[in-house]
Amino acid sequence: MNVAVDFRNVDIIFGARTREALKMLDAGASRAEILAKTGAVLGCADASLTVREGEISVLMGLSGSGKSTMMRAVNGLNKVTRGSVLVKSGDRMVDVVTCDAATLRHVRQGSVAMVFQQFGLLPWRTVAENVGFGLELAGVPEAERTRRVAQQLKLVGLDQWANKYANELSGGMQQRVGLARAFATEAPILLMDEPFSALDPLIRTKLQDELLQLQKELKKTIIFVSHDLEEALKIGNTITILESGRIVQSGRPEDIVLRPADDYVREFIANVNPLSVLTAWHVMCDARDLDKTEDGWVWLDKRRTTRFKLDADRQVIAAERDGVPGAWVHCAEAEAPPRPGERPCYWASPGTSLKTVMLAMHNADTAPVALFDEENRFVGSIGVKDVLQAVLRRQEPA
Ligand SMILES: Nc1ncnc2c1ncn2[C@@H]1O[C@H](COP(=O)(O)OP(=O)(O)OP(=O)(O)O)[C@@H](O)[C@H]1O
Repeated sequence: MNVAVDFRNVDIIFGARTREALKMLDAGASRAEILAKTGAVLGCADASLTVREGEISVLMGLSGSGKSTMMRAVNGLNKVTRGSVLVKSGDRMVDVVTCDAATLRHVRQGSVAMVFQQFGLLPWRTVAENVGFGLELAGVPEAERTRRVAQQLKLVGLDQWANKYANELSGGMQQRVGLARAFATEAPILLMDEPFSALDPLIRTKLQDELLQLQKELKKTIIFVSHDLEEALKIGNTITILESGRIVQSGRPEDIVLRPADDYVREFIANVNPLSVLTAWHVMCDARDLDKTEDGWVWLDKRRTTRFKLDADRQVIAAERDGVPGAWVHCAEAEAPPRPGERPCYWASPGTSLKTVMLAMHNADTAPVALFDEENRFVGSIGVKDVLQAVLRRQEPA
């Protein structure tokens, strides 16, 4: 996938004495020390992050950790003190830190749109006029504007509200207008600064779902600021966690949940339900690490209840459970009790949710679950211990 935004060693310092502050930063001073000595606030320190086209990249952290500061560097709303921020504009990468004003304007008008927490709508304008506002500023002719506005309002389900005033709408609807306004610019990169946090939880969940649905079609590159890990895990393809202006961890949602980098991240994930993030793939024991016998059998579990014989292409040619031929049952169908005398062998695909795997284990006297890829090749096995380790986030002692 191509790169849409590339932050390279970005430092952002607010205040007058930036040179002195940078010197202190390089000497390892903390944000508090820099503030005390120079009066300058360290917004972002040595941040490097690559955001790929079409992904939702979430910036997470406590209040004041620097999420908005980092995001606002993408469209030049925050001045970068040192480092570069490369943004894809047309078919080239523009460094918005060093480019001239005309180029930055071009990036803002054509490549990057923003959605704000407080919607940022103009109350004296109608919904349609709000959605078309950015286009108007960019000098898009009226007929073209009308067409694009109508299309975007339909997309967010507000076509019947086009002529109402923005303040006649509920919070959730106003944020849909905010989304439509950003989409209408047709900018491929969207910056979303806690767009749903002013909304009540039900509306918030609904808009998250709608955004994910829209994203399937629109395939924008989205940088999304949130302080809510559940939200980040739900919508992010990648999550970057910031603390006091520094990136402490960046990775896929499951990396964050399974391998938190430090206590700060651990605290964030403490109350997250791992079942909402993990799949069979994340907890399996790789087929290559399973016990094998000399006559070509592979044991799926330490208790040795289930074993497979594989051909050279890792296809199963024989399966036994408790010493008798096993009957294949997909995890999702494990609710039905086995027929008398039948010994089921449970199986799943890498993307099967951990919850489904656990339900199967529960219904199956904790038998192991076998994982197969799309070509029916055996890739690994999940035992009860693997599930418990993942859920409790404990590693087996070495
Ligand atoms: N324009 C500014 N001038 C001075 N300091 C600023 C400015 N913008 C941000 N800061 C400071 O930079 C630090 C990071 O702020 P930022 O708004 O990026 O945090 P955040 O993680 O987005 O927090 P929140 O979740 O509260 O919005 C804070 O200490 C803040 O006070």
